[in-house]
Amino acid sequence: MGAGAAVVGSTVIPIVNKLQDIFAQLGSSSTIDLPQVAVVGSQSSGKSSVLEALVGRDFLPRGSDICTRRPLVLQLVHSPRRPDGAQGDGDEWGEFLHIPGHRFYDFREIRREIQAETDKEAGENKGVSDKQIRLKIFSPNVLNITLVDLPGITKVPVGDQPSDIEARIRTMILSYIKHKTCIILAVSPANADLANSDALQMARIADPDGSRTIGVITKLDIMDRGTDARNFLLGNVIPLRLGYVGVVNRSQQDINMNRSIKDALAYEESFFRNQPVYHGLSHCCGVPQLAKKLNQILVQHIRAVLPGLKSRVSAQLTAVAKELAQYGDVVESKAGQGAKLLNILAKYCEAFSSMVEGKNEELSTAELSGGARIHYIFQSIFVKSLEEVDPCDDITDEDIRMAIQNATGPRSALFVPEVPFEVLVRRQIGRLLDPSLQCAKFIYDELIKMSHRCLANELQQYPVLRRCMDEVIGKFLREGLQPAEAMITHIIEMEMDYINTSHTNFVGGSKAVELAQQQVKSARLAATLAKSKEGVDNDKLQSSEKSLKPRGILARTGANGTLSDSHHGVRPGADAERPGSSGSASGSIWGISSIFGVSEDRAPLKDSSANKSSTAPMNTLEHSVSMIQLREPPLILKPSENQTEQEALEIAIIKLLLKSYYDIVRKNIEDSVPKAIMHFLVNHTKRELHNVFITTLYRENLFEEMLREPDELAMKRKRIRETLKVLQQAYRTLDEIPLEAETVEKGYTLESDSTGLPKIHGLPSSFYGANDLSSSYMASPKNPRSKKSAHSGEQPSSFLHSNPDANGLGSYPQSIFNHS
Ligand SMILES: Nc1nc2c(ncn2[C@@H]2O[C@H](COP(=O)(O)OP(=O)(O)OP(=O)(O)O)[C@@H](O)[C@H]2O)c(=O)[nH]1
Repeated sequence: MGAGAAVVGSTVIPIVNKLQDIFAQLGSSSTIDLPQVAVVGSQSSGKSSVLEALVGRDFLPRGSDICTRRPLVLQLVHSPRRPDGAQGDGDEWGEFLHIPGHRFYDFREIRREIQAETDKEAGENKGVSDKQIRLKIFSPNVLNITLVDLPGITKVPVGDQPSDIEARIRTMILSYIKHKTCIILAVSPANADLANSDALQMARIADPDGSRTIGVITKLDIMDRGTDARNFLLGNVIPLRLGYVGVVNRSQQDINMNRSIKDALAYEESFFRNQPVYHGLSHCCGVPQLAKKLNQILVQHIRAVLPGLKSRVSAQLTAVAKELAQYGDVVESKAGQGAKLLNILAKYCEAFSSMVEGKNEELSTAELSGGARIHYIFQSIFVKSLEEVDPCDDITDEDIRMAIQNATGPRSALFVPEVPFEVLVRRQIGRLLDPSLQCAKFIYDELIKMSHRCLANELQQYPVLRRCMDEVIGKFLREGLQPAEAMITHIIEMEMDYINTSHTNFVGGSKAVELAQQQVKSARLAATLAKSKEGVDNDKLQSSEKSLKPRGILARTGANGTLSDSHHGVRPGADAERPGSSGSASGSIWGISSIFGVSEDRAPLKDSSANKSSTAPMNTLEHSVSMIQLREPPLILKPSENQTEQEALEIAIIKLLLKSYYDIVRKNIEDSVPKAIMHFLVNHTKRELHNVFITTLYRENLFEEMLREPDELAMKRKRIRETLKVLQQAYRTLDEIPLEAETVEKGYTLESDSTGLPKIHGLPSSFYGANDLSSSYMASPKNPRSKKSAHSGEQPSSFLHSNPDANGLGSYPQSIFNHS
């Protein structure tokens, strides 16, 4: 499109294409929103001609009569060249919104369709409609930009035009040019008085400071002989910030003769060359200059969007680089692989220790983790569970009675023996083994869980290594569990093996007896009260209490319930006197033997008592006349059903002793089991894990295998690398763009100021931001900087003056604004 013509924005196409590529690579659907360009002016001023010249193709209806009767929104769409590289009509086509999918390759057809569509909506008799015609032109040679051809301002209604046609058209035009991003091409014919220019007047309304209005003066070729537009072009008549461009379009005759745009441009060029009056005004003469002015604005616009784009690319660059760093580099050399493996193993062990210590960087605030869980298991599960156990809860009074009776053997025991206490307390201590082992198992499980959490992300990359490490640590922890369990078993066995009744915290025999007596007494009292309520004689109870008291606490009743009087009160004294006895009856430390007595002393007594009950009846039997048959002893023998008072007392004593001793053991276990687990399992793992890893996994022949990555990961890394490359390229491109823009300007109106920065004529900073390069163009001529930077020497400084009221548009003749 527009070969040889000054197609609007053509010089910035490569830049914009690059930027669009960057947008595409960023996965963004957004594009650079270039400003819209709208042509305004009075009827037949040459608006369509100007637009056509800028686009470089003939496709708009033009004529001496009213032609543009509906706004034509023309979207130029940059489309890729055909793959065969062939240039030609096939590369460029038009599509109307109202005929979707239909491609117009013949541009004369497009013109005919515009005319037909205009007639359809606005009638054939000069009617005007504000309903848009939307046309897209696809070409590899265009910039993505939107141009708007608007109906011309007309004063006198003709044909089907309503009486308020002028107001309607003005309103329609304003609705387009009021937008701040719209560049206004205010087209005024040179053969009419510029001071009465409708275009400039409309533009002034929409753009009071003239920051986005370019004055276009057409028909320079048909001015009155002896007149010229030099003063207009120089802005001497009506100053305009962005200045004026004078053009010579095709005349009606040229149109009729189908003169090409190329020829028209050549003619325009020769016209200005042959008109001495325009010599020295080359920067504001000709369609190519108008295209350049627009290009400059587009370049400025692009520059304004660059920082935002740059920061987006930079943010994405950082994110992608970070992601790539996570995957690391592929290490090829053995030495590199070895170092990598060592590094991973060390990092893993460090992470494991940190997790146990609670120094993990990613400390959770949502739940307990790592070492805190270990502490919880020890204190809130293990210790708490042990504390809650009542050592007597699974021993019934019957059990105790049975144990006592079994312990005394065939004799009828006189004193409470220590054997049942030891048997029972051992049994209870034995119960502590299971929870202790379970606690070790819990901690083992925790360590396994922690091991899985260590470097979870990093090791995703190396599944083989992860698996091997899991195996090693699993085996190592299992091996660590064994000594921990063995130690725990030992601890419990030690406790069971020696019942240290001399322990300072042990209740002691005498105290236990005392307490038991109180207990039994109060129990009895409670029972008596209950009985008295039921009308039972109190005396009976008193006598029974009397009978109990003198017997002393350690004497046992006979099988028939009577007391073995000869022994009551003897034992404690006797034991206390015995050499080597562990304590005295009154002492706070009172050993079990001293409470219950020792069997040797008791043996003869017991024997005699046993003899009485077993041998005597046999002798009698021999002499009896008739045989008295004994009932067979049952297979399973249980103590007599009724518990005697003495038995109750003994049971109470045993229970007290049990509880007291169990408490001591429990405290030991609560303390030493966690210590054993920490020593043999947790800390051992912390200390030795690294060594174990090195010995088992750090083998040169395994490096390759250990560090093998899954295929998809390699692909992912490749993709990320590519993305990173693209982004880096995009970033460089963005960095280079200002320079390229400079190149774009070169040979046109670009200058450099003392800083070496490029300067573009007539572009106000207000349009694109104050820190834009163009801001210096706004300097007052009084400002020394402006002398260097403003524009080519031919332009008067007032042309670019920053204060329109002082030197710019403020000097518009007021009369032209009276209209509105
Ligand atoms: N000689 C000469 N004729 C021109 C020039 N520009 C436009 N014309 C002629 O002026 C007439 C109007 O031109 P258009 O381009 O249709 O003007 P327009 O402003 O689009 O007209 P409407 O859309 O009808 O308002 C046509 O016959 C053009 O050939 C020029 O620079 N020189």
